[in-house]
Amino acid sequence: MSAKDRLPHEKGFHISWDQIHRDSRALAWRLDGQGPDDGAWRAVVAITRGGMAPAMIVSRELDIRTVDTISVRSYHHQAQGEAEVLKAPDAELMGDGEGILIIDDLVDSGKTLELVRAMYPKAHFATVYAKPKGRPMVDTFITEVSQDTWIFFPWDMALQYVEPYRGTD
Ligand SMILES: O=P(O)(O)OC[C@H]1O[C@H](OP(=O)(O)OP(=O)(O)O)[C@H](O)[C@@H]1O
Ligand code: HPA
Ligand SMILES: [Mg+2]
Repeated sequence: MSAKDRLPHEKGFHISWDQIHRDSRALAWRLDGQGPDDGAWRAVVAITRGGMAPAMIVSRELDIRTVDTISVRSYHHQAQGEAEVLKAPDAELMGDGEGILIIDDLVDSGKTLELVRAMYPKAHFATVYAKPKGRPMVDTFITEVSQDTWIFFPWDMALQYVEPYRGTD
């Protein structure tokens, strides 16, 4: 199967480690001082697995030491199924979500955030990237891409040889 066969989306947006680091830092700076308690956030919660690297960078930038995870699975490869919670964060920490910063790598259809929002309605939802359909579900994001773009994250990619533009003999 060629790479093209595996990619039904028209456009690919390939993100390097450097780029996700810069964009996650930009997200952290935007969120700084925006918490409900004198601007402070009580905790960072990563939506695993994609939210873990951005959440680590945000918690480092904002010096937040309390970090938890919620595991939501909604995609099998590039096909979306029903979103389900596989692991919830600490209930006592979370409450109704007030003062909690919930981080994911991106919002696409918005299904994942819709599910998590229903659980923690007062939390603040932040993603690094957003597609138009999911935008209403996210409070803060850095970069928007079109709905027909598939975002490739660095943890899903590897450096590899490509043929020269003019080909070889
Ligand atoms: O807005 P949505 O349409 O719900 O899509 C966005 C979600 O999909 C991806 O996660 P996925 O469920 O593939 O799991 P992963 O983070 O473990 O890769 C991505 O990391 C977001 O969490
Ligand atoms: O564009 C995407 N890229 C990676 N994972 C995703 N999960 C939903 N949409 C995407
Ligand atoms: Mg995810």
